[in-house]
Amino acid sequence: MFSFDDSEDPIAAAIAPPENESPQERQLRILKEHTAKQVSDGIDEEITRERQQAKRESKPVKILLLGQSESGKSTTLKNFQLMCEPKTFRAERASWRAIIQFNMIRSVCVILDALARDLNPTDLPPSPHSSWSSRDSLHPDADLLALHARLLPLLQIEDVLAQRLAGPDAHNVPDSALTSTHLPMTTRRRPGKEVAVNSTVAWKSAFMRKPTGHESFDTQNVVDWDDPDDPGAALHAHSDDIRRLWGHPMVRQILARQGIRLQEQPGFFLDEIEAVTAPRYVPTDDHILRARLKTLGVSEHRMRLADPNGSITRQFHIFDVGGQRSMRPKWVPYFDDVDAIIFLSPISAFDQVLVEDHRVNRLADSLELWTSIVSNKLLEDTNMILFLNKVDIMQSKLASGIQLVDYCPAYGRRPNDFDSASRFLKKQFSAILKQSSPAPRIFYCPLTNVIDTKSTTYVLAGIKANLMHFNLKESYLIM
Ligand SMILES: Nc1nc2c(ncn2[C@@H]2O[C@H](COP(=O)(O)OP(=O)(O)OP(=O)(O)O)[C@@H](O)[C@H]2O)c(=O)[nH]1
Ligand SMILES: [Mg+2]
Repeated sequence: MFSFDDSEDPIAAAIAPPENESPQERQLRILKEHTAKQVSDGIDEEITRERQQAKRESKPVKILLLGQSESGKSTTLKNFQLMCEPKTFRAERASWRAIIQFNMIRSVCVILDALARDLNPTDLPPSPHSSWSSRDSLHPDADLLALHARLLPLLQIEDVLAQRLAGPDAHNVPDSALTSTHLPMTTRRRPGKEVAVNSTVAWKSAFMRKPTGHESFDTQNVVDWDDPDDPGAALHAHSDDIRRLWGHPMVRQILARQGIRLQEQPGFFLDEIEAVTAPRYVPTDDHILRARLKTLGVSEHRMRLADPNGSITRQFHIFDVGGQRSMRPKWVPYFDDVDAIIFLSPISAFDQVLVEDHRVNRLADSLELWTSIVSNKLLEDTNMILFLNKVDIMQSKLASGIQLVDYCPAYGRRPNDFDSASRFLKKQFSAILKQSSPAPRIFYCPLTNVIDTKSTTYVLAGIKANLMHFNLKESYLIM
């Protein structure tokens, strides 16, 4: 068997204590060795820390955008793109142009439906927004009847656009619009569905053409201005009638009586008729942020973000999800290894119901969804950022006299102003987080209006900087 004699080992011999060492010399030697070991351990620790830091920094930052449908997730993503990749964002203007035109036609169709409902209430399902009764119809005048008849062709354009944009997702196309030349005001028409996309590619090319040879990717070059299906020409031809319809006092009355607050609905562009119906219309950044296109499934967006002086860059992977109830089970596979969740709650929706289930209040649904997210075991250590969103609409609703307590009895006798309401809602959400968190966790809760790029860029820049350096703990509230 192999044996090892210490006395023959040169290293052991070199570090062995000297012969005839005095007790003082021994003490001094032990002290020196101890100090040297401390220094060496410190260096090792520093190396390990640096390695871990480098590993974390090479790992992409993963962010999930969550929240119910129409909460503002895709709009927040657009803000990230506008902030970090403005050229790519603007290169897609041509695609958004068709969405905005579609949004405008939808608003016109909502009005046409409301007029038809007013005249013949049994023909159309009641508006989900009101308890309006058919007994007190206003009976549109001859001028309005003529406008309605002239605008009916827009229903077909809505269908054509929806089919082009939905591409292979044909099941998202609105139910076809039936028109009658004899009885235009009693037209039976089931309300159209929204267009939704689950691909970032298909719908974007629906109305685009590839620039040829020397042409740049400028919007003027990528829009196919000669496309016979392009709704630009038809919209331009109907521009005056749309303006007259929206400006008609009886239309405002009919909408109000049916509880339809069109200005607050997503994709509202009737305050920009002239711009959107212009012959060679190109959307602005603001228009793109206000455009409404429902998301299906989950889409991943990768971008490299830099800190303000450009010295550090990190890869960010941002996941945008569809928020309707049927889409929510699809979120779970993405919960692994998430750095931060940006959860959007559209607090202005306190007086609305879910499109997918008219029995459910949207604020109640948002609180329930928040509860399920923050109590999910997979997300126990995830940083939670909560956007209390659509504060602009919330402000105008409260100012118009809509009472929060009517929809949320727990609000009690508090004043019906924005400060009190937003403070109350913030407390509700943070109490849920606290109850559901076994260990303290980071919580940041700004009041947002994500169609306002200036304020949103400020909020997102803070989040970006903190996630880049992994120091959320230092800047955000720890619950
Ligand atoms: N006025 C106002 N409109 C907003 C705000 N945030 C979003 N919107 C609009 O609300 C609509 C819906 O926003 P999206 O970002 O598409 O909603 P989403 O959460 O992605 O919805 P899904 O894709 O269906 O899950 C869009 O037309 C936005 O422009 C806001 O703070 N204020
Ligand atoms: Mg979306």
